Amino acid sequence: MDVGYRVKFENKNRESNIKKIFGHGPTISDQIQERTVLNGITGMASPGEILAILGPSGSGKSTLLNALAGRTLANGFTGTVLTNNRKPAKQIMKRTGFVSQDDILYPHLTVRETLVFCSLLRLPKSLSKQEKTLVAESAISELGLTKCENTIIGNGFTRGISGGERKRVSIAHEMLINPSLLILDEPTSGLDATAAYRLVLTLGSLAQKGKTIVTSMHQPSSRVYQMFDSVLVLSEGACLYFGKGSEAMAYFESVGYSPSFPMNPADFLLDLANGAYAINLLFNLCSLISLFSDSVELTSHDQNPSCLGRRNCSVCAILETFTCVAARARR
Ligand SMILES: Nc1ncnc2c1ncn2[C@@H]1O[C@H](COP(=O)(O)OP(=O)(O)OP(=O)(O)O)[C@@H](O)[C@H]1O
Repeated sequence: MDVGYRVKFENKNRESNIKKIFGHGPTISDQIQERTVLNGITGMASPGEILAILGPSGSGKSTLLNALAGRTLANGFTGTVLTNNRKPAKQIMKRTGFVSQDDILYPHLTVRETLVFCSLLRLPKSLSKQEKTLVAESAISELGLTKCENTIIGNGFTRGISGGERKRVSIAHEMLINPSLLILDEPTSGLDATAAYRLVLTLGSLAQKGKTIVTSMHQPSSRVYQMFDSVLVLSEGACLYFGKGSEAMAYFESVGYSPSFPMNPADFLLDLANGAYAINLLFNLCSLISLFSDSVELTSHDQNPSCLGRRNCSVCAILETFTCVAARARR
């Protein structure tokens, strides 16, 4: 609820640093700048659902996910993260899995060795070695890794499992602790459309087992998009839309934004978040003005006594268009 994040950072400007050396530049306090990374974000994710956080690069997706997971100790966060029984989320942090953008895995271990090793480290001491191995094995089959369980992870120098399988290993690694909330930061980045779809299908099956899935995504395809239960669109740290994924297009159409041809809703939402449609709207407004400007003289309000202000003359038509566009822009 109302999650905000402001950071103070030093403006490391080369020119001002040189000036500082010669004693003519701004003081250090002058160079401290403040920036709002997240501004009043409110949303909700429920068990059995996938909540997707969409937005352009730098819109604050990772920052929001880190705030939800309680992974950042930095000052500057405001707002509250509550569980479904309205308890502060700190109480369930132990049951939260976080899959970061950059997975860190041992390149020389096989998939099975990685997960068994991690289960020995991460699972409670009360479990026997055999029980921990069983948990690792069930994570392997749950994430569809059986085929490659004896292949090494690999890295840039040694060929190993594929990019999609790597992501699955990272998710399986988090599934070991049986999280109730699974947070993923761009799990499909670097994957082709089919591999991304398969991964989101797997996330869907985890959601069906009662997990709450919150994931950020850069550019989901339309068939991936239709698997999201709810969507939160971020634009420069502010929430542009939060609601059902299936209702986003209807909502934006109702406020005057709709694509000129059928397109992937995710692409359309990203264009909106990037401000492309605001520019289009402005462009259309300018075209309208230029279209009407010639005829204003010909049928002005005064010369058209029958006009009752209902677009019967071009002055009223322009005014009405302006009022309508302004109202849409305000909304
Ligand atoms: N501690 C910080 N100091 C300065 N700037 C920050 C800090 N944390 C985040 N930012 C800025 O906030 C913005 C949002 O960052 P964030 O990583 O959340 O974006 P993102 O939407 O996840 O981007 P991407 O899709 O590229 O990963 C960025 O412009 C980043 O530079």
